[in-house]
Amino acid sequence: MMTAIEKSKLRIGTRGSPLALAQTHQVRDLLIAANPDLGEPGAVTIEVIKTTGDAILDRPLSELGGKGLFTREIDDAMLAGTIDIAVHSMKDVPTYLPDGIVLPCMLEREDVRDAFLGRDHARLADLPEGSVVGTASLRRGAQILAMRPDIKVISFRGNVQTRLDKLARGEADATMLAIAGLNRLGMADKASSVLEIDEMLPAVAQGAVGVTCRAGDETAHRWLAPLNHRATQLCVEIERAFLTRLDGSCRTPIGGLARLKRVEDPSGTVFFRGMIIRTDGKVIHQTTREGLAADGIALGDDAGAELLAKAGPGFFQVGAL
Ligand SMILES: NCc1[nH]cc(CCC(=O)O)c1CC(=O)O
Repeated sequence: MMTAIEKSKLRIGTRGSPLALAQTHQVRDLLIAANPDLGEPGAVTIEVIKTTGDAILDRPLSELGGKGLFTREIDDAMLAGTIDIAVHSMKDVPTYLPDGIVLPCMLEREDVRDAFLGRDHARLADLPEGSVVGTASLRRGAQILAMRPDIKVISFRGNVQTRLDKLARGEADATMLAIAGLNRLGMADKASSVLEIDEMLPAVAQGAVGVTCRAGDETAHRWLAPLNHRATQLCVEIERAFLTRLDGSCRTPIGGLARLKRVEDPSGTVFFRGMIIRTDGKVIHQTTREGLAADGIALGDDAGAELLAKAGPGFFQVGAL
């Protein structure tokens, strides 16, 4: 009796931002819908954990250094046994997970593209010369400068609402955010326009939500299995293989996107596009691949190796943001 009760309890760890909570509520609801043994009231609880990335808001992300700024404290809680699973934006998950933690589940990917949010102008191209764009992302900043070298890119940190407030106060003329985040917050109407993939390549894993658990936790694996979206997992793994080869993070100016030729066929053909860009936007190296999904990891890795060779040493120096 005791063990039966114990086994039907699941503690989910998450950051406390409105976006993190929205994603966690979605995972909780899907878990309960897929697993009748989690249906008892109180069976699933949510534990909010503050990470280093949440705590330090006055410095640009690229200066904080190190990886796992948004995950380390959550991983520690999982290894200590105070939570059982954790919900993450895949974009913020380092390529190497700590020993004992695995990532068996990704939800179906949201829109991968970036949104442009302008105070007085609907599109990047409409901004008057010398306008100021705020972003925390070196990748977005660099791609903006590549298109519009006249624009001044400044550092914009904080959660989605904080950035919208900064924009409203006039700290910048425009900002950019992942559409996925806006959609999950029910704030899609805040976007003035959408940048297409060939104008602005998204970050690796943008728009994907992943769930981690302890490697040996068979109950958690069983509960999570029905939630995994194989096509998303496949594409994100290809992108992460590319990122691993480049030794990059969400804070380096790297873009990468894998897409299946037919989403309903996760064993079919996959297309990949990768890019590294100097922070000032003046040097860009790009590559594309097409291959079988079964060879996806090698494909992503190979694309990374090509760009690494093209860039040469010293390419990824932390820039101005
Ligand atoms: N680095 C912060 C972060 N991590 C995930 C998202 C958005 C949601 C997503 O990409 O899945 C954001 C904010 C943003 O880029 O606008």
